Amino acid sequence: MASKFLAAAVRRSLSPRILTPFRSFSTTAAAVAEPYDDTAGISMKGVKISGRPLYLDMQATSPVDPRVLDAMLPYFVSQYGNPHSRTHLFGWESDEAVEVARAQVANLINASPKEIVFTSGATECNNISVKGVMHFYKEKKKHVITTQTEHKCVLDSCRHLQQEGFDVTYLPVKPDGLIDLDELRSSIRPDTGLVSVMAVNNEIGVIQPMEEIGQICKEFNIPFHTDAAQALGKIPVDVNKWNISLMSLSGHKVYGPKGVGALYMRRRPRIRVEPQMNGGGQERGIRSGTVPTPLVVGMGAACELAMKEMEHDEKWVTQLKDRLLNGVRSKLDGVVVNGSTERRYAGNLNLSFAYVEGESLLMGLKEVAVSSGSACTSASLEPSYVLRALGVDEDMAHTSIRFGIGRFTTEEEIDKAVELTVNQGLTSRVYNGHNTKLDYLEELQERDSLVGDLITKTLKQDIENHILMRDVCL
Ligand SMILES: Cc1ncc(COP(=O)(O)O)c(C=O)c1O
Ligand code: FES
Repeated sequence: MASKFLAAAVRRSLSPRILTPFRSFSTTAAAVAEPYDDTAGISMKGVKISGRPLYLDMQATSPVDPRVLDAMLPYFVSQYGNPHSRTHLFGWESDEAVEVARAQVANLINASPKEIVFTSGATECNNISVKGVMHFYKEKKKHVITTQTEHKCVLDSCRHLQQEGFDVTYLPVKPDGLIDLDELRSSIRPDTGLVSVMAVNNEIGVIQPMEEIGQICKEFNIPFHTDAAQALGKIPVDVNKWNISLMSLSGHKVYGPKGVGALYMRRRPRIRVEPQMNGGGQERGIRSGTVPTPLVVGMGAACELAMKEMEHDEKWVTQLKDRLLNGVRSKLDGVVVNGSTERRYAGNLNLSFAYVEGESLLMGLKEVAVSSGSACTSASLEPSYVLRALGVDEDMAHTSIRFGIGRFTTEEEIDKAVELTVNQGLTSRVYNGHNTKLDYLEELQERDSLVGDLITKTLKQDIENHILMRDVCL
């Protein structure tokens, strides 16, 4: 079905002039859209899995909506002009497409198209915002306020500023993951040049009180930057309601392509930044470099779709989240939602499992593509700094799993995830208290009536995976 759609999209977008030489291309695009045959099982990075895992990691990235791809394709193969070429049709048509996309992005956040700068993604936007503002106003302002639970690229930009002599306050968060507004107020100084607080947290999905933070910033006349990579297209975003000066956006979190983002920069009152990239002066000198027309068109199309479908998406995702949470909780006790249950984006369900052995839970869940705050999945071998900031204890942080649900997630996928999580939760729980899983397996074989088929079936494969995984990790 998807492949037919794509093949048709490719065909439609290719002019008859170039269809013949590129005929093989439509076949390639169709093949890419169809997952490869996985019936034989997969072995990657030392881990064997019986088939392609189901994808519940929408905060890491989302698939490109086929309608977005449809919009992008002509700008790869037929309308491929440089949008900055001023002397011919190829340039003009690309430029027009970029401007349409700029308006589509602006519309979704209630901004003017003149306030949108295209970048390579939210990481770049965050770098420009945090370092760019402070560098521009460095004679007068030396202090930044942010939170302990920001994305790494904001935290790293702040650390960089500290090395240059700036001061940074990293606000703690309450156990629900939200900042304390009084604490924000009391940390403001006469030389505070920027407040940077993300809208929706990527790990736990909590939504910060944006309007209230914006009001405080207005009162003290401090620019307010927000990383809204996880908020765009998921919750209503309004730069005026929130009193935003700068906002970071990303294409690939909202069913658009990877490698493109947009930075909102307020014009009245005007916010100024020092550019991070020097060159041809594109994007009003803020971001030199040829604007990648197909990617930008994709981001614009994704925003337009989000504008139309956000309400529907939200209902769908909420329904699936409830199905997942209720399904898991009906069979497992001690399941805790990390972060506020009231102020959160429904598509991010971050759970921890009491009485469960963390490594074993994760290693047994290889058939579901999820993220985890556990130490053994992190490059630093430290549990998630976000969960630590919430005060989640080590054991619970070790068992945390982020289920990321999206527009294309199905009920069948959720049911499968529930089944696998429950089975693995039970398996990992009974293993608790034994030195190794192998010890437990031996004991199990002697008392096979106790936990039944469920465990014996999965345990052997699970042990193999974990041993292999441990070798990769250590
Ligand atoms: C909150 C947040 N900020 C920034 C980023 C980085 O976005 P990009 O991949 O577009 O650079 C991400 C994605 O990982 C994110 O979730
Ligand atoms: S997988 Fe268990 S320590 Fe890495």
